[in-house]
Amino acid sequence: MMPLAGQPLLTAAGIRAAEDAAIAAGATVGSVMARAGQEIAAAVRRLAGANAILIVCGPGNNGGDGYVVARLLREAGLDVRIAALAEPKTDAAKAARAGWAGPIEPFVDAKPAPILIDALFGTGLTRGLDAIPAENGDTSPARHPGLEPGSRFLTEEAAGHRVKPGVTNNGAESSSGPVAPSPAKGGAQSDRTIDSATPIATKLRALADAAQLTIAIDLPSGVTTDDGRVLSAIPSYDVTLALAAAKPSHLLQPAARHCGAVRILDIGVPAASSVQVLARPTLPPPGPDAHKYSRGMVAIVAGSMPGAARLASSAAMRAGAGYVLLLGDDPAGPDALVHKPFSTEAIAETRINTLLIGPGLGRDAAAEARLDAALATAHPLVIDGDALHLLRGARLTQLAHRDAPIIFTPHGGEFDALFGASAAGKIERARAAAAQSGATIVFKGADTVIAEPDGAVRVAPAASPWLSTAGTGDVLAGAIAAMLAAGLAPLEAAAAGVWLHGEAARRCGAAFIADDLAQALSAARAAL
Ligand SMILES: NC(=O)C1=CN([C@@H]2O[C@H](COP(=O)(O)OP(=O)(O)OC[C@H]3O[C@@H](n4cnc5c(N)ncnc54)[C@H](O)[C@@H]3O)[C@@H](O)[C@H]2O)[C@@H](O)CC1
Ligand SMILES: Nc1ncnc2c1ncn2[C@@H]1O[C@H](COP(=O)(O)OP(=O)(O)O)[C@@H](O)[C@H]1O
Ligand SMILES: [K+]
Repeated sequence: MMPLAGQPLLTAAGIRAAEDAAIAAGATVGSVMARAGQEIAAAVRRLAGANAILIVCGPGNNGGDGYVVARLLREAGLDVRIAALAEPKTDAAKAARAGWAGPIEPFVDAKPAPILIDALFGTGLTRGLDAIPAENGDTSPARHPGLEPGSRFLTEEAAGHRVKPGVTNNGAESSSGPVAPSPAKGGAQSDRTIDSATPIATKLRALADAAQLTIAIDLPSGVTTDDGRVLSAIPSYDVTLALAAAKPSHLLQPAARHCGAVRILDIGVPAASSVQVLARPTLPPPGPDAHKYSRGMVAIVAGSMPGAARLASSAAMRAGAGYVLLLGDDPAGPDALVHKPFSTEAIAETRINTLLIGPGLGRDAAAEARLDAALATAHPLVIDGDALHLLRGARLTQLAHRDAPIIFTPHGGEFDALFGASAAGKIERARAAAAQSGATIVFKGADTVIAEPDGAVRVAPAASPWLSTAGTGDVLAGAIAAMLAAGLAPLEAAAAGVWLHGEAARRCGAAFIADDLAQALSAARAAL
């Protein structure tokens, strides 16, 4: 089981291409599924102990994985049951199903177990969980010879025949009414029913609520693979076992919050991508030849809200900048902070390695003048907050003519204002914005995405939600400016700044303020 840091992120198409390449190199879908099943079973045995297990299987290869895992765990002596949503459709899943000697319960009738394994859908999910195709509603034994007499799959139509309101959250029956016989466990009467208006996702939530440990194979069923969307009201899992590689939805919100701890399983399908999970940076400490200018000089342009620029200054110093210059009229801040009034001469100082503008800048005429002066310099730039709003239009197009690197650090609102709102995924949007502007984009949020104009992307794993407090973005901008001033390439500088910011937040615990976060950057930097 590999952790996520530094790993490639593959889309559904990317993982299919990787699997095709493995097949071209001699594997088969069946051999890959067999390996996946072994890796999943080994992981489940470590996680589940001796507890009884329910595996819910869908019609595709995700379900196929479930059948393989069930067989291996039962061979290992564990108490395993399977509940199927539909007959296997793929050859590999059919073969895996044929290898399972035990009974198969219809999903609708599945009774909970302490361990729930979700093998309903993975990268092949194309629509919400409750949009089950009508063909699955035909559950006659002739059409589904693998099923015991009386078996049926859950469809809205089928569920409707068994109308019963009142399925509680934990799946317990709360009313009486017509109940179809259960095919499982010797044809005993089903002791619970499902409301026609509360189909698959509700059943899945009930099974998850009743379990002590929930594990999703590859992805929680009901999330998209590529863009973090959640298509149905699904449960949140404790663990998600990603096959071959992590997928964007393991990190992008809102899907990421349903994944729990994500671990990658090596199933013999090599994966590579220019889209990767943020890695812990390598930042060597200063050497014997270091001096304040060699460590990087950051100049920060102050504006109408001086606290924000001070926070950014404090962060830049504590992230490791050798010299931080605050350009404005604010005399406050740490003693180590150098103050100068703003002027076009001061901003053009040649020893400045990176200029940060935006935190607390304001949006008035004075702010516009300061931004134009900053854009007229040849310095590498970090542009945040108010400056991003002022960039709209002609200023944005002019940026393409600058040689020095530029990093934008927009939150969602600033991103929409600059590049337009869109329903597309966050990676796609960040990449398009980087290509359009020529800048490195740090698209902030609980799922921060960093994109380069050449298409390289780093996606940060979930950071502390306690970061949702005023001024933490100013701290991030300061940290990134320090990294750029130290000479890191823009993508690496942005990635290192985001990593230090997340690590500082982790060290701060709960209910911290942005001042504490800036302070904690020293310890985060020292831990590298
Ligand atoms: N790519 C790889 O390298 C490997 C993939 N494997 C597994 O294969 C999975 C992908 O398999 P598939 O491509 O068969 O896809 P899935 O198993 O995710 O499901 C595909 C099937 O479900 C149907 N379907 C999609 N959305 C539905 C919905 N909302 N309601 C009802 N039916 C729906 C599709 O029409 C199709 O029949 C992966 O997630 C993984 O678990 C493993 O077997 C091992 C190797
Ligand atoms: N719920 C959250 N989970 C994780 N990180 C968050 C969350 N909310 C905000 N952040 C992070 O906190 C920072 C907030 O930045 P920003 O919105 O610019 O705030 P401000 O302008 O007040 O400084 C960003 O780095 C963002 O990624
Ligand atoms: K799944």
